[in-house]
Amino acid sequence: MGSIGSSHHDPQLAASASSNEAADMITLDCSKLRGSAAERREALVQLDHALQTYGFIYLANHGMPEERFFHLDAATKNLIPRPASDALEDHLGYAEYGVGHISQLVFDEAAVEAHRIASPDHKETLEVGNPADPKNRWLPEPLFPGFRAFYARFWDACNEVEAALRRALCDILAIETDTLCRMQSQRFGHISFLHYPQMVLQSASATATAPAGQEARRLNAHTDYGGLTLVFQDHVGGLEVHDGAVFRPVAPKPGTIVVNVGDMLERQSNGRWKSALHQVVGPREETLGARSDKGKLVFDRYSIAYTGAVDPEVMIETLPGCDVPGKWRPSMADWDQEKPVTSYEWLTKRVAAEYHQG
Ligand SMILES: O=C(O)CCC(=O)C(=O)O
Ligand SMILES: [Fe+2]
Repeated sequence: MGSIGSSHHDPQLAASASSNEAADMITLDCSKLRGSAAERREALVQLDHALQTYGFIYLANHGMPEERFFHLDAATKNLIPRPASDALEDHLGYAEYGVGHISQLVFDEAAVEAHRIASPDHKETLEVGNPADPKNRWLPEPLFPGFRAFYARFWDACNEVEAALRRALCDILAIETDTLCRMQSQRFGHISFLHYPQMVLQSASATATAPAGQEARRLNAHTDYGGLTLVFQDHVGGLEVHDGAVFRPVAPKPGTIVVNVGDMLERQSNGRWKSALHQVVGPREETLGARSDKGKLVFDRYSIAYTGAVDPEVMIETLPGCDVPGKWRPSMADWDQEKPVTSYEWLTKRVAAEYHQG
């Protein structure tokens, strides 16, 4: 099991090379969280261990329905225009290919722009928030029948899974079970529907000759901004987690959800749970085996990422039970221990870098 260490937020690591050997991530059987006291205890130990090491875990038997694949379509373009803005309030809606660019803790405008030019993301995204939020830019119902109803169900189901995990985290810390749920009472998170368009299959030799970190990425290396993220990926693969030295595939596992820790939870847990660097790369010949179709344009990839966020006005501070001096250390270079930020301030800072207009 990888242990990503205390300096995992060094922005230099975002340019690390990839290994073809999958990350040895734990799969948590969620039914154990609902099982006997002994089963729940065992599940809590697994969850704690996974989040302390990779900051990533697979969830099985999570109870979510399978009906979740909504495919973004080129037709979505221009149907729900969003302003060219880097304000947090404006990021809901459809971001076409080329709009929005992920980088890791790069906030200087010129540096963000240089990174965007050198290493663009290859994706289009639809972001939808709490279904009750009037700022959502909905797809036109006649063209995407059933989407809003599907979304409301899916949102609730994601919230339920995440709330069960938040309660489990509080039990691990031996603090009041609802502590983390109370901080997310406004359900301020969002869901991204991601489409990574077709791209040329990369071979080992092409990857080997590219300088470290320069292989084509669908989504650049980043940590997530919020609490917990739930990722639903299709069968194509390409998601990778950093293990402290290299990026390793988080291979698709049918029926599971990938869960990872974001910045706010790392900060709240005082570095106990890791907000791990991750990225999405194109399909590789070596990892595709028989499905390999070298040299051709292959494989769109679709994924959905739900991210829970702490209520906007809540300060992101160390939780009770995590203040053991010297035991863990949040390594986020940009957290200022003297001046804690609110959830809103942190999200604003990272979203502004993501939607910076060059
Ligand atoms: O597409 C994926 O598998 C991951 C997406 C992701 O990391 C994100 O949206 O933050
Ligand atoms: Fe992410």
